[in-house]
Amino acid sequence: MEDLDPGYTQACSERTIQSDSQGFFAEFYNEVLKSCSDKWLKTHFKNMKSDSERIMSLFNDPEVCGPVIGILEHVQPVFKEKDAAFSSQRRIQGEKFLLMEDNKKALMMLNHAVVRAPPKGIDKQIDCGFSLAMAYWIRSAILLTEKDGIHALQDIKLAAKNGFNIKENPEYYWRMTKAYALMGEHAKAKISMGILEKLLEGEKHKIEKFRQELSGIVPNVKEKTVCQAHALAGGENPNIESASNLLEVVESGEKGKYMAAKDNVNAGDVVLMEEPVVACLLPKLFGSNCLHCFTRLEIPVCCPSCSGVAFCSDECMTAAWNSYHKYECTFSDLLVGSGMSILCFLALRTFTQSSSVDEGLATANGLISKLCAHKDLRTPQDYLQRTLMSAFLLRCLQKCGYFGRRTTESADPIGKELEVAVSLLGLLQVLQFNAHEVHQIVISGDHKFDNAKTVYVGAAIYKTGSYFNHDCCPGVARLFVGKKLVLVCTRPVKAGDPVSENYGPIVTKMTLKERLRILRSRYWFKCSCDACRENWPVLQKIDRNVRFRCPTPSCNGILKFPKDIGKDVRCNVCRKNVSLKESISSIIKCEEIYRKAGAFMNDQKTEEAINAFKEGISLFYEVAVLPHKDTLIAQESLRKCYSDTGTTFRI
Ligand SMILES: C[S@@+](CC[C@H](N)C(=O)[O-])C[C@H]1O[C@@H](n2cnc3c(N)ncnc32)[C@H](O)[C@@H]1O
Repeated sequence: MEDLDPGYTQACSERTIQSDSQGFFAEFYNEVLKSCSDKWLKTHFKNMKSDSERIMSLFNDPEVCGPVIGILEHVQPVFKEKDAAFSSQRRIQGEKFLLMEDNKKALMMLNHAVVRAPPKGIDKQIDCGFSLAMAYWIRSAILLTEKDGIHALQDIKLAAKNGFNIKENPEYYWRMTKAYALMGEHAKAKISMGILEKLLEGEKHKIEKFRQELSGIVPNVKEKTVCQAHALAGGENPNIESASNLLEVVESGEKGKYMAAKDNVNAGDVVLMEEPVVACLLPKLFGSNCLHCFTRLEIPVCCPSCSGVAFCSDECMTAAWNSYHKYECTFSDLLVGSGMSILCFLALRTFTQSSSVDEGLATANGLISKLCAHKDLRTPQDYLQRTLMSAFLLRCLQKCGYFGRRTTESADPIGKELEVAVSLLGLLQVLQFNAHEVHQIVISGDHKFDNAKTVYVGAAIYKTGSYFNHDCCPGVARLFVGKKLVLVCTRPVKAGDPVSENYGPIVTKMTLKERLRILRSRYWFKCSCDACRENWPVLQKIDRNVRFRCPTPSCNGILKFPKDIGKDVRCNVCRKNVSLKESISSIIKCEEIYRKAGAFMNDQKTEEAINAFKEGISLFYEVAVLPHKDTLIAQESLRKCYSDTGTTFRI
């Protein structure tokens, strides 16, 4: 397979290791590259047979071990630490804004105060060690004035959890009462009010005042965007986790393993619903999205140890802390500063999120054994870079206590550490071709389709999702419900045909040459989908002529639009004279249905639009074949409609 642009291929590959060229990993790599001879790299290192040999060479081979060990020994925690003085100052500023009734600014200040505050008792010089509890407590007051009961309640509870004294504290129960009342949880509001009244026993005047205020609270229940329920077409496949029973995995020498239709699949069929094995938020979103569930942050909950990340809830914080974040926390700025790609974060997370080293190894090796890595096509430079990154990640794991107390401070792998380094190297190879970008739909205007933007928030690896090959004219739409990947067919697929995703290069927007170059350089294969083999034009250049299927049953003939609609045409495959009248009237009908579907989209009626597009597209495929401009537009519109059934945010 000819590489159309080796320089670009190398650049693409390097970016899957180091995405930020400013990061220090580039220097590390260059330093090691300088220390070894060209001959060593291109003969000795190139001929190494296993990843284990490659890893060990970094620690033992005199050509490289000096700079490798020298640099790895400097690995130490770098992270945004807590700052009680800063937190306290922001809280006081926030209180001032609250008094001035500028809740927006007050909330902004308190969000800073929460994220920067150390946990109870860490800095007793400031706020007597209660900066965090105080920040949550003041923020709950702002949230109550903003009528946000849900977040206010969370803050009240977090204030208590972080040391705020609630015993015999009427204000605590009064805030709980108000928060529940705002949430429309009247029974719970009544219980809190009951406790408050008990605490205020005898103070009739006060109780009466609270009762009056409570009776004036109108519940403010925000309508939550609920993602539509998706269900696998034909039920779950007993042999392929998370996939529809209509699919099967097939294998061919040239295409590897891929998903194909076991039975006919229809437009609208959900073929995959899968939670990721590992998922990571993009580092640039650490301050704006929840580290754990990727949701956009409104009211951040802080990490107990660093100020570099935030969470949407106490549940997400606890889940992250109890698995991966306790290891990654104090190294997060070092990892980001290295410039390493999101794929490297995924490789590291595969281990940090697992409950034991053995579990991490089992997960990693399970992925490595099933997914393609294109080992034979790798250059020694590529291997060296990945091997160095694995050694760096291993060093971070050693230093963050992932292996427990080590008997040595040295960077050389001991015990299970070598196995982990080898698996990290394996992961860095398979992730290059198998990871998915995770996105959300952000709507920044009144119209949910016209004002929708796809925003990439992270990356993830899906066990079954990795088996979908690429097609320049894809048969499925990809959407995310949180981190769950959902694939829905946007056209019918006949039993035996591949059910494919699109890796980026799409026939409607890119020429054949551009697509082939990108696919070869990023995914290391030569595409031979219908659009590539037949060299379809880009959308703007497609003429209006329809290519029909021969109406003779079981004939695969393709017929051009007849010059005279009234006359029969001859099919070169079945050699019969056939009439295309019915096919033409189907296409006219189909175009009418597309127009109706488009009108539903204009009116923001997602479900009606989906049903109409499904009907039109199915009708088209009964009588004709692509490329057809209106059908390609319809498929793209159907994809947009399905995106609207996943995670969307209005801003
Ligand atoms: C996500 S994996 C898909 C599963 C893969 N076929 C396997 O055997 O594991 C991506 C890799 O599959 C191969 N691939 C994907 N689409 C292809 C296609 N249309 N033709 C040939 N190979 C393809 C390429 O090698 C690519 O790097």
